[in-house]
Parts: sequence; C-alpha cells; structure tokens
Amino acid sequence: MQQKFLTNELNQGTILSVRGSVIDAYFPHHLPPVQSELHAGDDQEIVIEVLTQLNNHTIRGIALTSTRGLSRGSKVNNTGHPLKVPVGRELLGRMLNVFGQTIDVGKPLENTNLRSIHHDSPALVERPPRSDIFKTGIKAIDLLSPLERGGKAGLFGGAGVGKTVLITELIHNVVGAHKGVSLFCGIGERCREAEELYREMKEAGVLENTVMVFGQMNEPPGARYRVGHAALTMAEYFRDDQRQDVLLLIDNIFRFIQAGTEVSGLMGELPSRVGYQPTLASDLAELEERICTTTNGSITSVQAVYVPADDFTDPSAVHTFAHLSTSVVLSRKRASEGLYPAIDLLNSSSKMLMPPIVGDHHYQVAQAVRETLANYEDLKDIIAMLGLEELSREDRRTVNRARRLERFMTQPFFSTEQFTGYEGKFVSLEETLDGCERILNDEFHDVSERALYMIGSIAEVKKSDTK
Ligand SMILES: Nc1ncnc2c1ncn2[C@@H]1O[C@H](COP(=O)(O)OP(=O)(O)OP(=O)(O)O)[C@@H](O)[C@H]1O
Repeated sequence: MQQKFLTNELNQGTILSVRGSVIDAYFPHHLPPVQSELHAGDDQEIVIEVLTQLNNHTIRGIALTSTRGLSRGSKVNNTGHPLKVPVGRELLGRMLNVFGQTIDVGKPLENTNLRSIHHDSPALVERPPRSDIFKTGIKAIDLLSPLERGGKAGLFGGAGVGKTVLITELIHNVVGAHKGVSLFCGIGERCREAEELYREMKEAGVLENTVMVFGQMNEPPGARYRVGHAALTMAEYFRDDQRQDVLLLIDNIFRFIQAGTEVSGLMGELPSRVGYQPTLASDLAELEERICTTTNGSITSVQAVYVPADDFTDPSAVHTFAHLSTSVVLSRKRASEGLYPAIDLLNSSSKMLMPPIVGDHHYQVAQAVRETLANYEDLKDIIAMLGLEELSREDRRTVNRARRLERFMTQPFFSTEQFTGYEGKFVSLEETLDGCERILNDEFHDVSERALYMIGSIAEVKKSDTK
C-alpha cells in the first residue's frame, strides 16, 4: 500500500467475522470512527472502510479489496484517517484505481499530496449562476438538448443502445477543444472499454490533459462504490486549487447506485423500492451535489446512466434525472431502425433550451422541429390503419418533413468509423439550425430520405438525389 503507518496496540483490533466483503471487527481500546480506513492482511494489503459502529467495541466495514486470506482472529489496524487519494498535476495522463494507484504501464506515483475522498458539497453562496452552452458538434444534442457549461448532463439508455459510443464521441469532439483538464471515471463497466478508451485518448493526443480512474465490474462492490468519490476528489483539486475548468465524464452512474445496493444488502439493511438501498436518494445526492461549479472553476459533467429493462420509472433513473440540467434519452426503437445516434428527439430535454440562453432563433427552430415530430407521432396510428394516402395534404407534408428531420438528425461518428464505414462528422450549431430550417421550409421535400441519412451538414445533400 502507498500509506505506511506504525501499528499501534491501541489502534489495533481483531476480526470477528468475514462475510464476503463485509467485515466485523472488535477494537478493545479506541473504536474507529465511521469512514475510517482500516488495513488488514499479511502485507496490510486489504483495505476496509468503516460504515457503522455496532456497539462500544465493534465496527462493521466494507472491504475495498478482495478479502481472500482474511480469517476470524486476524489483526486489523486503524489508520486514523478516512480513505485518501493522491491529488496533483502529476496525475495527468495516468490511469488510476480507487486508491489512486497507477494501473497503467508507467512508473508509480511518488510523493504526491493525499486528500480525503469525503467532503461536503460547496455552499450555495459559492455557486455562481451560469448559463453558457457547451457545444458538442452532435446535431441532435446541440439542437434539442444543449449541454450546460458547468452543468450536469445524463445520457440515459437501456443495454446496448449506444451510451458508451456517445460518451466516446463526446470525448473525441470536446476534450481536444476543452481548455482545462478532463477526468474520466469508469464505474462498474467492462475492463475492455477502459483499455480501448485509454488507447483512443493516447492516439488522439489528449491523454496528457486527462486523468482516468477506474473501478470496473470485476472489482469488489466497495471499490465500485467509492471510485466516484475518488475521481471527484481529484476533480475538486483541479477546480479549487488549480482554478481550472474540469470536464468530468462518468460511465456509468447506475453502477455506482448498484454498488451501493450491493453494499447495503451485504451490510444487512432492508431493501427499499425495487430492491434498492433505503438510502438511494441521499447516497446519490451526496455524490451529485459535489459535482458543481464554484467561483473557483467549473466542473462540467456528462454521465452515462444505464436504465434497467428500459424502464424510465426505475428509482435509479428517476433519482438521477432530478440532478441534471440536461437529459439525453436514448431510444431502443431508433437504434433498431438504425437511426444512430439513437437519441429520442421528443423525450430528451435541457433546461438550457430557453430564448434568453440559446437565443430566439435557436429556440424557435428547436420548437418547430419538436412540433413537427410530435405531430408525426400522433399521425402514426392513422397511417398504420388507413395508409398515408388518406391523410390531408397538410398532414402529408408534416410526415414528409418529420421523416426528413429524423434522418437529418442521424450523424456518422468518429468513434464508429471502423465499423460503420461512414467518415465521422462534426457539425456546428449554425449548420444544424440551417439544415433544420431548410427542411421545415420544404426545400428538400422531393429529395430522397436516404440522401439525408448519416450526413453532416445539409450542404452534403445533392439536389440530384430526388426520390
Ligand atoms: N452512433 C452509432 N453509430 C453506429 N453504431 C452504433 C452507434 N451507437 C451505438 N452503436 C451500436 O450499438 C452498440 C452498443 O453500443 P454501446 O456499447 O455504446 O452501448 P451501451 O448503451 O453503452 O451498452 P451497455 O449498457 O451494454 O454498456 C455498438 O457496439 C454499436 O454497434
């Protein structure tokens, strides 16, 4: 372990029971406070965090490492401080675990400052109101659910609808242009994805301004539960000490909730709705409230949120929605039609989409697009029953526009170039607005729908591509 400490009889305890990751320990002298870091094992390699004090002499804690080899009667030492992670500029370009130890091929970090992973969120007076847009170059996001600079955005979706692809594309489009530092936090996802991301960042040349922290799905629940706090502590250092703007990307915040459920179940707490921990709302709020912009610097966060069984009323999704200023919802239906990115254009929303923030022009185009798509949605039943021919001329025109808008909102990604064969495109907001306006004005009504599929700006449509 990085931290060496003297074993002191007074701070030593004895393990009473080992149940998976849950450890009960007896301390005859000083009972460690909640959140203390304990070490056990032959090389003090097993790290335990105290979660409750059961009585005057017994604590119950969760192990953040494997508990293999630990048995009743083993000695356990209290470090006297909460879990700490290194902070500093030397973290840039490195890949770390929940303890801040390097897991890439480089040299281990030495002589770094350590900081507790537990903090209160900044007071309200320290949070300035801001209302800037964070442009992504992705048409559907910039038009209908613009991200807030210094705000929190969520990418919601069930399994395999493209959350990871979208977050990778965001990294590609914004990290290079971002002036501050970026922090990627992988919680409970596949290790393969972490390795791929590391390689992609290296190839794109953005690694030196990025810190990557991982607690992936093969790690114990305690590590997955605390990795978000570890990453956030590093982000807070860059925001508060270095006064920089931080871009915090989290994949996947649901896995943090899931790890909390596992920890709570192992601790013997009674589950609440849908089997989640009774403290779901406060656990999530404790993490989310720390992700904020202060007078020192900003943290712009984009979080992938897995939605179990595509059920958006699942407590994990409902509680996460409430913390975000932008929600990008991914739809399985659009993915099944091959309309990637599979963003649900009607259900995605942003608090930024208001005339004083985005301007009248953007707002009006976005509203007109939404209205056209909503009308088309209403007409779908009639079309299925009676056919397109039975619609009035005006309704047929609406369908024509909506289908073209739906196709125009697809976009080839840089991160999917290898398997789609389409060259990636970055589209400016002006180009997106121009394209939508021209489609709404029926300029492309006789152009085939295919001509608008997987293109960047509207300038790519050739007038010869008629139906
Ligand atoms: N923009 C896109 N263009 C083309 N294909 C895409 C796009 N987005 C997603 N896909 C397809 O969907 C698959 C699943 O995407 P991804 O791994 O991002 O899903 P996910 O929502 O993160 O899934 P999981 O919850 O399993 O991690 C990709 O491997 C790819 O085939």
